[in-house]
Amino acid sequence: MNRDELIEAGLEAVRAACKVCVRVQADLVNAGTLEKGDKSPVTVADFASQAVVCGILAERCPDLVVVGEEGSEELRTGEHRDLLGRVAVHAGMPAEEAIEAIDRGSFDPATAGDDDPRKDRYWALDPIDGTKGFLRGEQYAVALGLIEGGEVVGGVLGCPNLAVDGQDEPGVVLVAVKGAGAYRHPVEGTDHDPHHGRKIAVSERSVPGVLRVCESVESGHTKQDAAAEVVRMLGVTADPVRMDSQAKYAAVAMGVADAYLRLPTRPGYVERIWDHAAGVAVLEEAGGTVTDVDGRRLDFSKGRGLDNNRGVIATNGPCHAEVVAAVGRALG
Ligand SMILES: Nc1ncnc2c1ncn2[C@@H]1O[C@H](COP(=O)(O)O)[C@@H](OP(=O)(O)O)[C@H]1O
Ligand SMILES: [Mg+2]
Repeated sequence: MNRDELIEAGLEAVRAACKVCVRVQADLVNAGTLEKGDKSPVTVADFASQAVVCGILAERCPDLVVVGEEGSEELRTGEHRDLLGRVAVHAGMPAEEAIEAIDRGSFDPATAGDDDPRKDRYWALDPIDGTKGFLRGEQYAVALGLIEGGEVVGGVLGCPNLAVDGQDEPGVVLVAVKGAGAYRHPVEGTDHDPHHGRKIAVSERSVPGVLRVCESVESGHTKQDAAAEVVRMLGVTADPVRMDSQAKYAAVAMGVADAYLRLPTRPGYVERIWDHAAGVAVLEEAGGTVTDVDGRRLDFSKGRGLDNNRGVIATNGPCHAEVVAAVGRALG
């Protein structure tokens, strides 16, 4: 299959998973679960989303494996055993099938043998990125990246709660194939041709003082005090806008933000490929630039982690060098 066909399958899969997540999040808000502090809905949605994505991909492109965030062990024998029934219901498949689908996402390229052909091309999947945002009823994403020869060559980024100009209801799925631009599609819809959407592009802002910067809501995921210093150095008066998940990549890709800062909170934390692959695909094809805090390209060839990188800086492009320099000064 060529990349267009793969991303078409990916769009169908991510849309289906987004619908599952929207339903579970609505139940969660209605049931008052947020107040009760019950985290099981996100766990159910996470596993159901991975089952749905992997199930559709298994049918459409059986040769490709998935590097997914979840494995079925906890559902089969671990602490989430009691949730399997709900996962199956939301995924719309029998429990055994859900487990099989989820386990299609447990590939680890780093431990596969040198001559294992599955290493050449695979998906990276985060079935619900921004679990904390999902639980708060805020932003989250279903993120699917396509990796070939250790490089991101396409992606599908579903953001069911992201407000989009000109749309009455929130929600968008961004899609990119390397070299062919980035497009936005509605979450609903049956035309999965990646190029049939509306073309998106980053902003052209290059004057540092007017940059719109975004970062994680969670202070454990990014060094917020250092980011505040960065925006001060750039002459920006507004504080960074806080948003969960790869919706931040989407905001920069659609030109409603200019930079996304993810500054390491502690040495040794390795970013996971599924937290970035789809976002990088979409943002780069929308004209943006992504590096780590040292200005190096993200290296997706190391398996499940971005072992060769520290943090992430994603921008519209024109302001990238200045932002990287300011981050360098802020981090010391
Ligand atoms: N110390 C840390 N530094 C950076 N990212 C972290 C982190 N601990 C967890 N994360 C990742 O941050 C992701 C959420 O990012 P954000 O804060 O931008 O919404 C989580 O994904 P999940 O929500 O899929 O678990 C998780 O993988
Ligand atoms: Mg994640």
